[in-house]
Parts: sequence; C-alpha cells; structure tokens
Amino acid sequence: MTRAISLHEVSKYYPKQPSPAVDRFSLDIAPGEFLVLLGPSGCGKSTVLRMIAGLEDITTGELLLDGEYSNDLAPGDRKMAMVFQNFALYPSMTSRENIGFPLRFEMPGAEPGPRVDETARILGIEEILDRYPGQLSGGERQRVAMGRAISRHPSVFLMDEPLSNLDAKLRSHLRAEIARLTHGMGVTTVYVTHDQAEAMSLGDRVAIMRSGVLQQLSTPRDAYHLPENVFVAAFVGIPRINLLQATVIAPLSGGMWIDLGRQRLGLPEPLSFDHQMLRIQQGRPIIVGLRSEAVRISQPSQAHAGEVVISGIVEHVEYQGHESLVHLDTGSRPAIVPELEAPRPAPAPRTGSRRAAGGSGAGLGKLAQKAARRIQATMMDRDGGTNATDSVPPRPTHSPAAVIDRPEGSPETQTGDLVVRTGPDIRVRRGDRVPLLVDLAHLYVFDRDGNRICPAPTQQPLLE
Ligand SMILES: Nc1ncnc2c1ncn2[C@@H]1O[C@H](COP(=O)(O)OP(=O)(O)OP(=O)(O)O)[C@@H](O)[C@H]1O
Repeated sequence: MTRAISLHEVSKYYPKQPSPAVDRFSLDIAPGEFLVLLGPSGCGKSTVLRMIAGLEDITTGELLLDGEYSNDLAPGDRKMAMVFQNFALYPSMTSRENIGFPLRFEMPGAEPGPRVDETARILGIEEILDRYPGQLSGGERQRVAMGRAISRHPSVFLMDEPLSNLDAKLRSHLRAEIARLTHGMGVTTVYVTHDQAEAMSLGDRVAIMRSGVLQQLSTPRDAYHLPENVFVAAFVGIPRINLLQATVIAPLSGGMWIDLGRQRLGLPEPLSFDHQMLRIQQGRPIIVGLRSEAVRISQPSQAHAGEVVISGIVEHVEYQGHESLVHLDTGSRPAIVPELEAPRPAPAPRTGSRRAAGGSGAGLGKLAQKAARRIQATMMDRDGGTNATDSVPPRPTHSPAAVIDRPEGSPETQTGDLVVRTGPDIRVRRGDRVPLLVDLAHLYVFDRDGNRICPAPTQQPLLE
C-alpha cells in the first residue's frame, strides 16, 4: 500500500519564536512519488517531515492522508516508517533483532524471521545479520536502519538526511540503492536533505524551501533550468550560478543592452520575446544569472549565433581533473543572495508584490504601456535625452531589494565575479585577459525582488 499526502497551508509556530518555522506550506504528493524537501539548514524541512509523521503538531493548516483529514491521527496509525541521520539502532541487539524489533508490535504473535530474511536479501546484508551495531561500519549500520523501516512494509518512507553521516563514496552508493529500493517498492517517499546534488539525483520532484516558505516545487530539471527566483537559481547547480548586478539599456531608437558595470551584453536582434519583456526594467536594478556553461573562453571569431563577446581577467584556475573552473574578474558587481548557508535567517522585510513584470495574466498591451512610460521617464531624466544609446542609465543608488545586496563598504568592483567551466587543459594564467563568449540563449534575469523575468515565467501572448 502507498499513500497520497497533502499539506494545505500548513504553518508551524514554535513557542517564543518570532517567525514560523513553516509558513503556509502547501504540497500534494502522489502515491509512490519520491519527493525531496531541499533547502539550507534551518529552513523548516525536518519540521515539515515531522508534521507528516505526527511527531510535531500542526499549528494551522491541514494534513490529508489519502484525502482524509489526519492532523490528529496518532503517529502509530499513519503506517509510516522514518529513517534518520543518526541510525538509532539498539546496541545490545544484533542486526537481525534490530530489523525484527518493530515487527513484534506490528505483527504480534507472528514469526518475524521470514520478513527479516526478505529485507536482508533486498538490502544485501545477509552476512551481517548476526553482528551487533558496534561491529558494523557506518554504511552497514545505515542499511540495517533502512532494513528496520523496510521490513514493516510501510505505506510511506520519511527520510531525514539519512546519508549525511556517511563518506562521499558510500553516500553516492547508498543514494542509488535508496532510489532503486523505493521505486521498486513503489512506496511514497519524502526525503529531507540540504544537499542539492542528492536532491537532484533522487527526487521525482523537489520542494525547495527558504525560511519556512516553499520557493519552488518542480522536477529537478525545471529547478535547474527554470528557477522561479534567484534563491532557487543560486541554491541549485554546481558550480553556483554567476549572479551579477546589472541594468537594462533600451533606447527608443532601437537595440537593447544589459549593462554589467564596465561591460555590456548587446541582446541579439531581432529581440526574442523574452528579451523584449526586459524593456520594462530599464533603469531598475536587475540580476543577471549566467550558469558556468553559458560562458566559454574563446576567440570572438569563434562566436556562434546568439553569443556575444565580453572579456575577463583570470583570477584563479581550479583544476578538477575532468575539467577546470576559471574564476574571472569582468568588472561586474556580484549579487549576493543571503540565507543560502545561514543557520537561521532573520525574517525578510516585505518587499512589494511577488508578481513579476511578465507575471501570469499580464496582458502584453499593459506591459508595453508600462514599458513605454518607463522609457519616457528615463529619457526625460537624461541631459536633453538626445543620444540615449551612448548614455548609461544612472546606477541604482540603493541595493536592490532584500535578496540582492552588496555589503556596506564593499568595493564597487569585486574580483572573481564570474566562474567559467573549461576543459582540464586550458592554458591561461592569473592576470591574463581572455575573451568570453556569452550564450544569451542561456541568460537568466531576475527583477529587484529576485523573481525570474527571463525566461518569462509563464506563457505570454506573442507579439503581433
Ligand atoms: N522544538 C523547537 N523549538 C523551537 N524552535 C525549533 C524547534 N525545532 C525546530 N525549531 C526551529 O525551527 C526552524 C526550522 O527547523 P528545522 O529543523 O525544521 O530546519 P531544517 O531545515 O530541517 O534544518 P537542518 O537541515 O539544520 O536540520 C529552525 O529555526 C529551528 O531552530
């Protein structure tokens, strides 16, 4: 048996805490689905899991199991098995006894032997059944812990960072094993991790959290390729996406550029629909996101259609064996996303509407009018408003919104603002100025609130 789990507007307030640990969290998990809760430490992942398990009361909102209201269902009646980070085996029991222990309560009077043997076979741990936890390696102990969960034939697995105490090699091995087991058994699984690589490789879908709030619920592929906001973009993907503070230059006389400070990216004409939508941002601070694969070090003569040329000074080359990561200074200002690693973020000040300029339902007519007004206003601000193409709009005087910030007193231009992936044999040295080809088909733009505006967040009506 496997179960559907729904959380509707679920919040959790702990006493004496200024902000909720989980804030109006909604999620529908299909029977048999493998869902990963991903986010930095303290964002509320374990609290969500514990509320599903019944180990934590829900302050407001509803938990439905197979469509039935279950907020008050006792943990033992939920038919869920949990696997934790610390293996929690009874030290005085052998592996066999540890795996069979919960069966004594679930199947009173029945002989647990066959179930234990079946579980041991699935996990490949027959040979360690008669050993005590003290005689097992970390990986073996975790297998026994999983065996204890599996042998119960639960309807749901809840896993809270089950691999984080293990070394990297074992982690990747057990990760594959968990994927095989849970899919094979078809049991709904909710898996908590702060490791984005783990989340991406395991989950049918990932729910990315920040400060108790769900940021994005999507397939791992969409989390990487279509991050809904700058936080998700920065949290998912290794190396981390390059995020640069920028402004849009869009003179009425035509053409459009993204100003990165010392250099500009000219958007290729005819402008794509997504790029046209950026017109409305003229004069406002934006964040440009470039994943490391969107930029390559190559001569301008090698540029493909859609690639534009800038340059950077090599700061550092990180040799990784199969590739190298080249850290460059392009004279841009990196955008900083707080809370990515913070133990517990301070509550963010409310910053206007979440709706992006191109948000769902916004008609193009309205957008175009807004854009025209914005352009007009910018032009009027300028000296005579004559040669708009050559004049760079004034730099924003304030840091753009809560999620984008430059620490007070930090230099205008920081070094190493862009990381580019190259082959392992790249021959560049610190201090070299190298040409960079930026593929604008892989350009991300976020507005001052951190919401993605390019590629446009929802399907927009096409230009006539
Ligand atoms: N019993 C509690 N009393 C008060 N605050 C709590 C309690 N349990 C958790 N919190 C707080 O709730 C927030 C969310 O905690 P939670 O353990 O769910 O985060 P997490 O994302 O699982 O973090 P981690 O990855 O570090 O385990 C944190 O700020 C934490 O300090």
